[in-house]
Amino acid sequence: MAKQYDVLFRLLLLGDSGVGKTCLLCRFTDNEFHPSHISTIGVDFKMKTLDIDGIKVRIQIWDTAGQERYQTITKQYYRRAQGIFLVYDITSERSFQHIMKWASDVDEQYAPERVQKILVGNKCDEQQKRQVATEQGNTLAKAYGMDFFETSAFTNHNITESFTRLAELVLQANKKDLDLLGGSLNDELNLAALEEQEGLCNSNDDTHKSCWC
Ligand SMILES: Nc1nc2c(ncn2[C@@H]2O[C@H](COP(=O)(O)OP(=O)(O)OP(=O)(O)O)[C@@H](O)[C@H]2O)c(=O)[nH]1
Repeated sequence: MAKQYDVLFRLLLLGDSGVGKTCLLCRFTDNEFHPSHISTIGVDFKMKTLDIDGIKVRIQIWDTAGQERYQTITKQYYRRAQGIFLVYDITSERSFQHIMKWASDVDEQYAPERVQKILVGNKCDEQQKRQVATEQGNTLAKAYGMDFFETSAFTNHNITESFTRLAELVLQANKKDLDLLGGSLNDELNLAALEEQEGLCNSNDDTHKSCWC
């Protein structure tokens, strides 16, 4: 049977509770928007395959709980990610200030040196409630050397763009290894595949796998 993807890697969504991490993921994978806030418990993930420059990139996207009480669980996932979204809500100054905490948590957890990060200011459809100027987001992203996107899971603004950009960055960062192996998977990029095969996260649904490993 033809291989359904060339590389597989893991991205992680981090940020305060309520910034819209689950909604970003649901919009990207299923083109759905849920108006209610049902807090994620622990961690959850969904899969999607992208075509980047002719390479079939299968991404496993981990949605973490923003609530403090799940931090011990969610921190265990930081190290296994090749790409991280740091998400705040443009209508919440507090969630923006907390980005520094999320970023330093990632560094403390020894995320791989090659981990790629991008900054996302979500809910940009809510202009009348805006508390964080676009310029503030830009400045912070620059200070951290990250790309920056303002998104709306509600209107579908910049969703594909931000997910694709992070996938591209991860791909670029691992390109040398991929070239060396003639396009086959290296250990790090193959990690998620192994876990799937081993049934660490059980589900029959291809796009949505709920998991508390
Ligand atoms: N207007 C608007 N509302 C949004 C957007 N994204 C999410 N929301 C709303 O914000 C609330 C929280 O969204 P969630 O995706 O559940 O937030 P979360 O970051 O996953 O929260 P935790 O699981 O608790 O960490 C929900 O009521 C969503 O409908 C957006 O782009 N625009």
